[in-house]
Amino acid sequence: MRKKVIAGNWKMNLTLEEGVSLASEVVNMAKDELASDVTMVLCTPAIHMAAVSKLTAEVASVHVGAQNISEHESGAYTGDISADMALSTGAEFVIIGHSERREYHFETNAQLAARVELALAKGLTPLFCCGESLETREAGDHVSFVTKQLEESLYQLSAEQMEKVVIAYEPIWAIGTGVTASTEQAQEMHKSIREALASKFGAEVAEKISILYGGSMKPGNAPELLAQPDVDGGLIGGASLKSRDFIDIAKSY
Ligand SMILES: O=C(CO)COP(=O)(O)O
Repeated sequence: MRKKVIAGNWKMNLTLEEGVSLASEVVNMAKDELASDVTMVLCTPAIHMAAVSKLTAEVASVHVGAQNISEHESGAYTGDISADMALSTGAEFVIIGHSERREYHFETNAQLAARVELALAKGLTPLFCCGESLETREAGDHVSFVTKQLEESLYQLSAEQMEKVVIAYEPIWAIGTGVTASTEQAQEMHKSIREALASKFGAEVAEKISILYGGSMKPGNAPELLAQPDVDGGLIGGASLKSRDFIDIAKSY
């Protein structure tokens, strides 16, 4: 049985006070309403992680994640945060390779490969993001594009390491646009990702890996997306900033 993961990416939103207030609402609702087999992750801004971790410690199903880490262990990298720093706040997950970071910070697949390895070595679970632009999809190259992202950032891992990675497929054209991938588009890509992982790491490993969908997921469209055989959860931006919507998505399994 694959882990069901509903992760919220708060991006660069909310002051510390607002973040703590949202996290405490999510924790209280999760305690009352959430099935124990759903893993929720709050990927907060770095400065919120310690305070939010104190709240999530109250409930086994809610965890904290970072939105990025450096591929360096420590040193003169102004503005970056290390895996050890993230861990020291109580974070257990880390988003790696979000399309916004690839675009605005020019992160490369090779750099992301190093981050995934470091995260695993330190005991953080990577939420590895992949996904194509509208142009790539319209050219019909979406599957080969995403497969290349996986090849260049994950194929150096051992099967044992790979089993610990969570993948998030986020088509760039669906992020923050209100346009969601259709259930067929999502399932097609998730199945292709699983097949690629099976041919590299073996079917048994691929079957264990949770592949999340991200891109305008909301309570209204979550049930049909999450019902797809290869969609094992969601990475949610806008709707994760509203406790009711975020919990309702997690409840729609
Ligand atoms: O980028 C996303 C999550 O990482 C998705 O954002 P939206 O849910 O706002 O489209």
